Parts: sequence; structure tokens; C-alpha cells
Amino acid sequence: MDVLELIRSSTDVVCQQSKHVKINDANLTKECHEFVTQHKIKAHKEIWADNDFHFCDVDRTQPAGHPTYQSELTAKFIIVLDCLNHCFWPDESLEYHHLGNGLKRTLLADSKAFDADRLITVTPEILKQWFDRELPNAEERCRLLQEVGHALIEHFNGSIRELILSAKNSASKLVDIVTRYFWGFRDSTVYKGRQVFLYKRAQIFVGDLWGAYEGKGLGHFNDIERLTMFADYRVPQILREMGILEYSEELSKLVDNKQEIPVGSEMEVEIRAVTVQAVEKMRDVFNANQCNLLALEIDWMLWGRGEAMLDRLPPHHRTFTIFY
Ligand SMILES: Nc1nc2c(c(CN[C@H]3C=C[C@H](O)[C@@H]3O)cn2[C@@H]2O[C@H](COP(=O)(O)O)[C@@H](O)[C@H]2O)c(=O)[nH]1
Repeated sequence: MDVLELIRSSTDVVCQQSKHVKINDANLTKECHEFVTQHKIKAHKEIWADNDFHFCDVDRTQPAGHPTYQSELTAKFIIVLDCLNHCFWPDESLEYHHLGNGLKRTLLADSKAFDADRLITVTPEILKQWFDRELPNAEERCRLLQEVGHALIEHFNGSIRELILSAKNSASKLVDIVTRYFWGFRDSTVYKGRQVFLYKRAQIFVGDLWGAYEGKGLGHFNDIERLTMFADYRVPQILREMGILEYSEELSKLVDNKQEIPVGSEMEVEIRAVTVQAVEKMRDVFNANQCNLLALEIDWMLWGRGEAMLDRLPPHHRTFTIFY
């Protein structure tokens, strides 16, 4: 069974039964057509490394076969980034770019900081040095990093590059390997008795590799178009603002009052699963209008739009989790 197919099919089952979250197809189509009209003139392709909160030592002027696309240091940055890339909202002043900047600064100061034999020794004090601040749920974040370090040492000679190469350029296989060996990436739940797979941090790890290495070397995947969007708390927020997602009155009240929604609750799973399906539908509308965008590119576009409107958007949902 293909793991990316499992994500698509299991989130579709939730979408069909969802009570608190619906897709407004008319608004979805309208928003997509508006985007196609606006952007026909300029292709919208985000350059991952152009974000100054990302570390990237890949020389992107080199041709595809160049050894620079095999540089492991950027992959070490990305696995640590996506191990920690979750649940910033309990600290209202904490955002994703603090995560990226802290890790970038740490790696520039000490290129061995993210070696597997260092990850197994990470403590909350070390984490505080990396970010010059406490992160919410610091003990658990350290455990997640230690787990990655131990798994790399035990199964991949301590090398993230070896783990990536074992997927033989398949995004699907790499998501499967990451969730198999790094238990903290096993982002799945049960909805009405059926298992639902989101695998957000495992998928975003592949997406970040593809972005950083520009689809070459360690970022080359023959099936990158099969990744889904990354089910976080920012994209559903912007989709709701765009009128593409509609929440029930009960859910709206909880979200707008910034009340926590329990992890694994039907409301939480419906928000995440319906968001995955909404972006799948958007991708199909774009592709039907000669606007070829991957689900991950639509995700980055929506995420970036949400980030740009942070102070003007109604609240996002708040679930205390390690998965997103
Ligand atoms: N769906 C989706 N979720 C994403 C990202 C990213 C990182 N994006 C960069 C990486 C590649 C591109 O170049 C992007 O610039 C973080 N997140 C999630 O957002 C939330 C944090 O939000 P805030 O509290 O506002 O910082 C949190 O759940 C985090 O896991 C993404 O791309 N897609």
C-alpha cells in the first residue's frame, strides 16, 4: 500500500463524513480562477533558499550532477528543522522564522551541531542556546531530536544522507522510511474507528529537501507531485478566511475564542483532513486551467499568504500537539 495514497484516501473518507468543516466548492473555484488570471503573467514559484530563515549551502548555479547537490549539511538542517517544526502558538511571540533563524545561526557557528551523535545529547538548555529563548514543550522537542539521532546511528550509520538515498528518489518511499524509523513523525489518528494519515512533518521534510536542492541530488524525487499539502494550523486559517473552508457554528465559536481543540478530536481531524482535500481540489482546478502547480507549491503559496496576513486573520485553531 502506497503511503501517500493512504493519506489521500483516508482524509477523503473524513471529508465525506465531516460535520464541522465543509468545502465551499464555488468559492474554491472562484479563488483559483482569480489566482490563475492574476498570475498568468508571472509564474509563482517560491525559491526555498531565498527565505533568509533557511540554511542552504547548495550552489544552485551548478548543473544537476554537481556534488553540491549531495551536500549533507543542508539535509541535516532540514531534518532538525522539521523535527521541531510544530506547535509554536502557545508562545504568542514565537513564529516559524524564529525556528529557522535559530537553527541557521547554530549550524553556521558549529557545522557539527546537528550530527547524529550530538542530537542524542540535546537538552532543554542546549535548545535554549539554539534559539536564545525557551520553546514550548521543550523536553518533548528534545526527545524527538534524540530519537532521530538514535535511529540514524542505529540504522543509517548516523547519516541523514544515507537515509535519504535509501528511498531511491521516491517521495512516497522517503515518507514511509521517515515514519518507520522516526516515531515522532507518525502523524496519524483514528476518526470514527478508521485510521487517518496526515504525516505532515514527514511530508514537509521531503518538500523542504526538494525545495532546498531544487529537485536535484538529495532533493530529486520522481513522484514529488504525489505529496499532499502539509496539514498545519496556518493553511486552514487562510482557507477559512478565503471562504473555501466553512466551520460549523460550534467549531467557529471554539476557534474564534482561541479555545483549545483536543488532539484526535473529530473537530481537529476534520479541520486537517478537509484542508488536505481542499488543496487537492485546488490543484485539480489549477491544472485544468494550464496552471501547473504541485500540492506543495499551493501549500507554500497559501502558507506564505497566511503569514503575510497574520495580524488581520481571525484566529487559527489551537491543538496542543507534536505533529504540526
Ligand atoms: N502547511 C505548511 N505549514 C508550515 C510551513 C512551514 C514552513 N514554511 C516554509 C518552508 C518552505 C517554504 O519556503 C515556506 O516558507 C511551517 N509550517 C507550519 O506552520 C505553523 C507555524 O506557523 P507560524 O506559527 O505562523 O510560524 C506550524 O504548524 C508549522 O509547522 C509550510 O511551508 N506549509
